[in-house]
Amino acid sequence: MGAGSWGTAVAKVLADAGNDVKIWARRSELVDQINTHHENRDYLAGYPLPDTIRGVAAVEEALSDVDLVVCAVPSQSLRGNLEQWREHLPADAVLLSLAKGVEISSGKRMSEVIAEVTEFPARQIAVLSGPNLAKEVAQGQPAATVIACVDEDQAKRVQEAFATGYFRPYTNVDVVGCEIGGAAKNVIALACGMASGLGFGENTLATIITRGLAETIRLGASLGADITTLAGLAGIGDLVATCSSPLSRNRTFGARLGEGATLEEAQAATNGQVAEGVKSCASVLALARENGVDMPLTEAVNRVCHEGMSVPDMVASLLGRSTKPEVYGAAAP
Ligand SMILES: NC(=O)c1ccc[n+]([C@@H]2O[C@H](COP(=O)([O-])OP(=O)(O)OC[C@H]3O[C@@H](n4cnc5c(N)ncnc54)[C@H](O)[C@@H]3O)[C@@H](O)[C@H]2O)c1
Ligand SMILES: O=P(O)(O)OC[C@H](O)CO
Repeated sequence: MGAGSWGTAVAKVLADAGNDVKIWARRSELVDQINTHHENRDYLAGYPLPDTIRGVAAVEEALSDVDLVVCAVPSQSLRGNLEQWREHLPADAVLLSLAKGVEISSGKRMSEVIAEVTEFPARQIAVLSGPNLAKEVAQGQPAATVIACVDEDQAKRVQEAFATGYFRPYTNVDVVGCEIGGAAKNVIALACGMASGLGFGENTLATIITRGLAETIRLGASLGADITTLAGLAGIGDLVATCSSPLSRNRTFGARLGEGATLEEAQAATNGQVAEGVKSCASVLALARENGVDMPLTEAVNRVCHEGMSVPDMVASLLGRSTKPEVYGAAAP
């Protein structure tokens, strides 16, 4: 449900793994493109799709007779979409979230939004998160991911549906850890982009990644995540991929800001692609404050994205903080 770059790449993985796949897109031109040219030229141009994937414009048709519903719209639009899909969802389907963000209006993770809107039980709600840049996956480059569900058997069933020769899913029962890792790394990737846009090198990037992981672990721990999840694919794995790759929309967005673009200019350059961290920096920060967790990098990114601070001033404010011991525990900022 959603034909952006990741929804489309995931549809390809599922088709390559031998599943019957329908992909719902809002615009009928995109549906026609997928059915006629077997390509999504708007979001994943140049990557041929298996001709078994069927593009569908009607929600009712997309959701009829399916056992896995992959929710592939951006975080802030998931609730609105689910409200329209709800009446058509098969009662025994598994709902799998791909989105990496925290809802601004509620501070909820995507699995919480799904539970609230659909009233499906937790054992029918799963999330997929890991170092998965859509274009690399669509090329069939080797990659791994995590499929998390509180019901381990259910996670294993979804895992089987996704396993192909190039895409290797692992299971986890720590839904909170996977979702916090996915949402927080987008914010840290914005900070890495800003540093690289300013011309800083690998020492700075490694520092941001490492201290970004420290604040993600603090937030995850305060919300009940297993911190070892954040040492895995959905934590450090995704953080490294997103913070290092020029394919990352979040990193690229941050780099434009670091090079001196305004927020509006950086937004205009995205070509309709989502950089989730720009919105989620505010909701992740709110979640941190509610739980008494200090997240200085997230706070700094939020100041640039929502309070008008310049990137050089942000760097000065971060480096001007008092000196600290390097402790990863929940209390150490
Ligand atoms: N692209 C990736 O490499 C990648 C990888 C892993 C996870 N994700 C996550 O997947 C989610 C979806 O991202 P994407 O990269 O597929 O999107 P995208 O940026 O490629 O495009 C956004 C898609 O969402 C659609 N959309 C926007 N607003 C909508 C709305 N209100 N209702 C319905 N559809 C709407 C757009 O039409 C488009 O199809 C995000 O949370 C992202 O963080 C992306
Ligand atoms: O392009 P980004 O920054 O949205 O990142 C894409 C994926 O989440 C990487 O795992």
